[in-house]
Amino acid sequence: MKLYDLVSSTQTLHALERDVLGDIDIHSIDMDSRQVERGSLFVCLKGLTVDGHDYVQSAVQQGARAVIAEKPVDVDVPVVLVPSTTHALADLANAFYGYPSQAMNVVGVTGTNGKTTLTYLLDAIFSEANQKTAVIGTIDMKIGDTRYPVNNTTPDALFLHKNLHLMREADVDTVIMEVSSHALKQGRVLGIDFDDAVYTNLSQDHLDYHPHMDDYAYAKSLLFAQLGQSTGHQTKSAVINIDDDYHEVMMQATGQSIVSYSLEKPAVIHVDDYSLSPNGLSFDVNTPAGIIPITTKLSGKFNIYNILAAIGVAYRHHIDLNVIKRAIEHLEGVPGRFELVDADQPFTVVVDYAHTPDSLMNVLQTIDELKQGRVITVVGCGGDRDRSKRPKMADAAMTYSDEVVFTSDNPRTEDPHAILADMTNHLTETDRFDVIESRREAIQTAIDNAQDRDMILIAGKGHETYQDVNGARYHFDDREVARELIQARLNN
Ligand SMILES: CC(=O)N[C@H]1[C@@H](OP(=O)(O)OP(=O)(O)OC[C@H]2O[C@@H](n3ccc(=O)[nH]c3=O)[C@H](O)[C@@H]2O)O[C@H](CO)[C@@H](O)[C@@H]1O[C@H](C)C(=O)N[C@@H](C)C(=O)N[C@H](CCC(=O)O)C(=O)O
Ligand SMILES: Nc1ncnc2c1ncn2[C@@H]1O[C@H](COP(=O)(O)OP(=O)(O)OP(=O)(O)O)[C@@H](O)[C@H]1O
Ligand SMILES: N[C@H](CCC[C@H](N)C(=O)O)C(=O)O
Ligand SMILES: [Mg+2]
Repeated sequence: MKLYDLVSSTQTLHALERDVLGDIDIHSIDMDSRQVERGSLFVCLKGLTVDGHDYVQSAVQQGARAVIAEKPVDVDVPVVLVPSTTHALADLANAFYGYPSQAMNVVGVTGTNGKTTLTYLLDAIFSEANQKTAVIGTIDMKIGDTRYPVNNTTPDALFLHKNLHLMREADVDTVIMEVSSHALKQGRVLGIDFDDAVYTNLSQDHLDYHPHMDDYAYAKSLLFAQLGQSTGHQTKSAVINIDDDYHEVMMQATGQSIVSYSLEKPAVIHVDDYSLSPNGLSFDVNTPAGIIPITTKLSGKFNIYNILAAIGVAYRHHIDLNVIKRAIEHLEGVPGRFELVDADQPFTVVVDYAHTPDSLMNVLQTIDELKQGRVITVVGCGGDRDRSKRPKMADAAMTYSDEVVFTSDNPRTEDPHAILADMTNHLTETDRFDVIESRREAIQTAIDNAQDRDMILIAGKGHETYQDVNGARYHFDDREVARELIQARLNN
């Protein structure tokens, strides 16, 4: 493709003159000098760690034919200067791949907790409605039945437009994606034509990255501001949890129609009453199209919210109520979210991805309602992340557990003992908790101490199959370790 034609077809760079761009053929777009292919257009991005402008020579040596930059760089290929390479990258990638998101139904899900769970619910519903689906999120990317690994919950703009193109080629009808606040602030989803934007909730997380909660909320609201911007169509919807304190920030960001959902107030999608049992939940969902009686294997009041959000989107797309009901009832669960490890032991072991104060409290409140014996919690906090959530997570664990084993999560570049000190320094009830840095030994202690009918919660890593220590990833899976240690105890 000629660079001039590519640039002409973008939404923001199209005014550039042909003589500025020359007669250059472009075969790909790259943002990482280490991945540049011959004939590519290299876009210099200023990152949080390094500045892509510093890698421009290496990109050109590897075969980049032109460069998009924010400041002059010394190379002997054409350089186009733009005010924001972040915006330019998204715009160019979107144009290069032919605006793929406009050809499909794209649902974006944002909020602190519940995004992955909601993508699984929506995938089940749209699939049950005979649509071909794709999902991008924390666990992986799925196109039809094929799964691919991802580095981020919401990958960069280049990855996204490229893969949206592959999804369109694969005849995908509906794409369901998690949209993180990092992605929104870093412009990773710019140019995506979302049809629905869903808001789950906001509670403390990522205050290492966002200076305060209002910045975090503002970042989330960008998804709603983006709704309908690409095409200007008034057929988009914001599906919003109006029980959440920040819901108005999201509502005010969009001019599109709102589908509200609630457990506490009058809303388009609402539930008046529910029952919680060891086998899941049952409740009636009121929608303008009728009532949907739901029974589900998902546990916890918070999952009612996730289901209401999913129904909000499905209702908006006129999916048959029986189809919605069937899909939700058939969903067995989400990997690493309230996942039971059952090796016929006389106590219960739950692995859950709760890694924020709010999610940990929610999952422990659920356990509190279901428990038949004592509660033992194994939990840690990730390194290089929000330090101020550490004592709060420890408090949540102590409030709802009889015994807590504080341990490592992903220490990353931090000293695990320092993370554990941040969690536990303020705690006084020393007879109710242990600090055991090795996660395996911590799980072992919980399993050794469990009595009949007790419940063990292993929180924080859910589906993760590694531990990140100083940039090296070692295989570690809470579910595997728990199963192995339970079996060892049963065989002794
Ligand atoms: C803190 C953060 O968000 N970092 C993200 C950011 O990386 P960065 O700014 O450090 O990038 P950088 O290394 O400085 O590189 C800048 C530019 O130079 C280029 N470069 C770099 C080196 C080189 O040799 N050559 C070169 O060209 C890079 O390709 C890039 O274009 O941009 C990258 C590309 O989009 C992301 O992969 C990366 O996510 C890292 C891995 C990360 O851990 N992010 C987490 C915090 C995150 O984003 N999490 C959210 C989920 C959060 C949640 O809701 O729970 C997510 O969406 O995953
Ligand atoms: N709607 C909800 N409200 C509060 N907590 C929830 C909700 N849904 C799930 N949780 C809790 O949060 C944990 C993470 O859930 P999930 O993975 O669905 O969220 P997420 O938003 O995708 O998280 P991440 O930002 O890490 O990708 C679950 O294991 C559960 O403990
Ligand atoms: N998306 C979240 C996941 C945290 C999971 C937890 N296991 C940790 O490593 O802190 C983050 O990157 O902050
Ligand atoms: Mg997620």
